[in-house]
Amino acid sequence: MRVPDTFTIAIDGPAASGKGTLARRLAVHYGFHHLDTGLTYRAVAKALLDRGLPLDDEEIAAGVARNLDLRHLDRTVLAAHHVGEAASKVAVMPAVRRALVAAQRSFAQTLPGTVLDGRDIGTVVCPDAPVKLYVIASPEARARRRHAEIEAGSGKADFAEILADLTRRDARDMGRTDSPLKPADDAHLLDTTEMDIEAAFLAAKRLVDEALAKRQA
Ligand SMILES: Nc1ncnc2c1ncn2[C@@H]1O[C@H](COP(=O)(O)OP(=O)(O)O)[C@@H](O)[C@H]1O
Ligand SMILES: Nc1ccn([C@@H]2O[C@H](COP(=O)(O)OP(=O)(O)O)[C@@H](O)[C@H]2O)c(=O)n1
Repeated sequence: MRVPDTFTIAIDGPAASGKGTLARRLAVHYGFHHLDTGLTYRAVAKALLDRGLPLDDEEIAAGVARNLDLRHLDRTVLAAHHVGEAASKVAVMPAVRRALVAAQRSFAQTLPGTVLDGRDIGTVVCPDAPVKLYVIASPEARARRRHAEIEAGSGKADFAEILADLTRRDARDMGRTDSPLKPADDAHLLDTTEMDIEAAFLAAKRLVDEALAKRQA
């Protein structure tokens, strides 16, 4: 069922650009529901890894994707660096994407206010979203952020390895045939390389406020 007055904020961008942080802040600020769609791909990858199943069998992976419950996505368990890497491998498979996109769309279409972040929200999942943000930052800034995040949590991390992993994942996400990572034609570009979290939030809020005002006019 589609709620007549739905409003979706679509946020896309590469790994560690700050889209999740931004999405959570915006959701709290506007009282919207948030879906981190990266967690859905991570959950499929983790289920396969945990069961010792291959990451490149489309039928098996799609079966897992079709049975995924969006209400039970545990960010702490799914955040591990190697799960992100595995997620980008299952994310190239069209049958997996079809199953997950259907669930993500239904989230956006049945709740009045939503924020979704991922790689294809503005282009595929919610192409009619009234406001789309494409968040980027230099690879070095993103690797620094991920490195700091890992060191603050579980322990040691190698900066050069993280930078190499992010670069490889960018290439896989941008180079795949189905729903590659790219800005929607009507997306606002937000480069957070020189912005702290607060500055990025304020820049995004200004764009969302403009879209809300347009909707109400
Ligand atoms: N503008 C920013 N400046 C500095 N650090 C940031 C900024 N935005 C996010 N971070 C930090 O960078 C890390 C990755 O951010 P996250 O929102 O998880 O990125 P993404 O969802 O794009 O992978 C987190 O530790 C977060 O606190
Ligand atoms: N909408 C989405 C979200 C994630 N993904 C895939 O899932 C992987 C993990 O996404 P994520 O958003 O959790 O990754 P981070 O940016 O948090 O590192 C990405 O590298 C993509 O391959 C996707 O293909 N489409």
